[in-house]
Amino acid sequence: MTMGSIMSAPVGNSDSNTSCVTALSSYTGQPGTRKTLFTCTGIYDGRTVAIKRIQTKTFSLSKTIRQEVKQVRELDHPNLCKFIGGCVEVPNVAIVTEYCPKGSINDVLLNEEIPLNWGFRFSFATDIARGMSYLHQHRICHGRLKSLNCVLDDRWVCKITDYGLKMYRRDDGVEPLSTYQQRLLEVYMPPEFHNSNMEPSLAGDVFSYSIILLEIATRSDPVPAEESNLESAWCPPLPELISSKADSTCPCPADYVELIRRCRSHNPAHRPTFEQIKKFVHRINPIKISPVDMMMNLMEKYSKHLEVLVAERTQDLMHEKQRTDRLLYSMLPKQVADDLRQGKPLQAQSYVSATIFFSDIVGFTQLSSSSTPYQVVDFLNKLYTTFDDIIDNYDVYKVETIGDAYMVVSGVPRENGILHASEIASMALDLVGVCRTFRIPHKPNTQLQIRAGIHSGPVVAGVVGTKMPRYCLFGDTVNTASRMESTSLALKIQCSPSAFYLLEEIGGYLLQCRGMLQVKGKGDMVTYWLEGKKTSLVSNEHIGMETDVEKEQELYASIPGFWTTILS
Ligand SMILES: Nc1nc2c(ncn2[C@@H]2O[C@H](COP(=O)(O)OP(=O)(O)OP(=O)(O)O)[C@@H](O)[C@H]2O)c(=O)[nH]1
Ligand SMILES: [Mg+2]
Repeated sequence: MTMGSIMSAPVGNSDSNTSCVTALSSYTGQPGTRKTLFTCTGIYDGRTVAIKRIQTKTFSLSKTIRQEVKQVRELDHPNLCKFIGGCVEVPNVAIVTEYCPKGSINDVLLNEEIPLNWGFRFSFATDIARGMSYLHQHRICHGRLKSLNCVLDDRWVCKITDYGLKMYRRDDGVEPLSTYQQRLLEVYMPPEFHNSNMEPSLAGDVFSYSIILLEIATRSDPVPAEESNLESAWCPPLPELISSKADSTCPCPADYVELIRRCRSHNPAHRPTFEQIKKFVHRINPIKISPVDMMMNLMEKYSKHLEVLVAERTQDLMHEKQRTDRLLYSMLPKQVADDLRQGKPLQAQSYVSATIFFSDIVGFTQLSSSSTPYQVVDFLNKLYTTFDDIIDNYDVYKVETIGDAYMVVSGVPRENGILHASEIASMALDLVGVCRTFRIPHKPNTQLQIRAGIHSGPVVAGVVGTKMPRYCLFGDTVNTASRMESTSLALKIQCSPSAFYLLEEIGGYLLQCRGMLQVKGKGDMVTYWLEGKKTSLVSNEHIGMETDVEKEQELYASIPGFWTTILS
């Protein structure tokens, strides 16, 4: 048994384990109605093949049949189902052909769940015309051309099946036809055959093709359900055909209808050949590419679109992340925020030396009582936004604002030697400086006054709580810094002795001893006013004062506690 030769193999049926069955629509069952029929399949040489059984009780392998087989074996066209072989043993006489898994175009056209644009429809019409043209070139009339004999392979290429082998199939169909089958036969039958037993003709196939064109356009069953005159029921006035049931409009209805009209000519001589049909369809078809290419193009477009979409979304995500990062980093030090995000345990950290700044608005309670809450919020927001902009210029970390109090630290969370004192001092001078020109939005004539204090010392910093975690400073240094502020005066910056010593060590600041001060919880303390910075532009008066201060500093530098007393 070789492929392409007549072979004697048992024909599979739907029950046998060598065959499989494909569900297809066809026309058995209730007379006059269309019913699902299955094609028989089997496995030959490792691939699925379609097996068409010939219902005959006798079969003899005549010379004519051998010639027919020889002829069809030589046919090779992409739009013809390849003949593979046959079985000649009664009762398993069969023809084995290439199997097309997507079923017939009849199944596809009548399945409303399959969307079919005109690209697909023209592709079917073109494929059938090509296959038929090839058959006719080999002088083979199909004789049973119909949508059920046009099957689709896995790439949606339409192939003609059940062609040729006229003698081989001669005894097929001895069983009586159902009403539906009878009516179907009549639908595809050219008018010249109606009252005679003519042999199949080339022009007859063209007529049958016109019915397929109608099915393609209307997606209707060629056999009308009701018992009506076939000719008028199946063939509504042509111009109405295209627009009626077509789910997308034909791009060239007039030409398409014209092609049907010509193929349906009553006079067979007026019908075009398939070679002419091929050219005509190609000319009127605006979508020249195959459905697979069409799908590939669509998929390419789709995947490009997806790529762009993914890039856009990634960018959006990046921006969103940057926004949340900015928000997070404005609430917690970066390192702490990163550790929190990674779920690392957070431990409080102690710092040997840091400088803390506190400021408070003088007369805030009175100001609030004579303003609306919105005015207060607006004012504080404006003031602290101004402050926030200024502190960006220094190596400081804003710890928090509590009502009208503003708290800043330097040397935490990033240590900076003793520079924390000068960073805070310069910043404090800037903040107090800006208050002199700051206008309270709803009280433009009231001078804004803040009180500020700074103190240096050891602190412990850490995050407390899991809900709304906050970075807090702990230790006596915080209390003392706060006392420096609360005992300070309007538009003044009061420094503790420790801050003072550090500033003196760093140099460049104008500091004036305030004198001895009773500090709650601390006892007596000598404090200093931070007046400004020593610059080459300061007045002579100031320079003279600095020089005095410097002289005295040098004198008592070795006795820190002492020299404050002398200055006072
Ligand atoms: N999926 C698939 N179905 C096929 C194939 N060949 C035929 N069929 C379908 O099998 C069913 C039965 O086919 P046939 O026994 O040839 O009957 P028919 O095509 O209606 O009638 P004739 O060809 O005129 O005898 C029809 O629905 C065909 O469309 C194929 O290769 N693949
Ligand atoms: Mg068939």
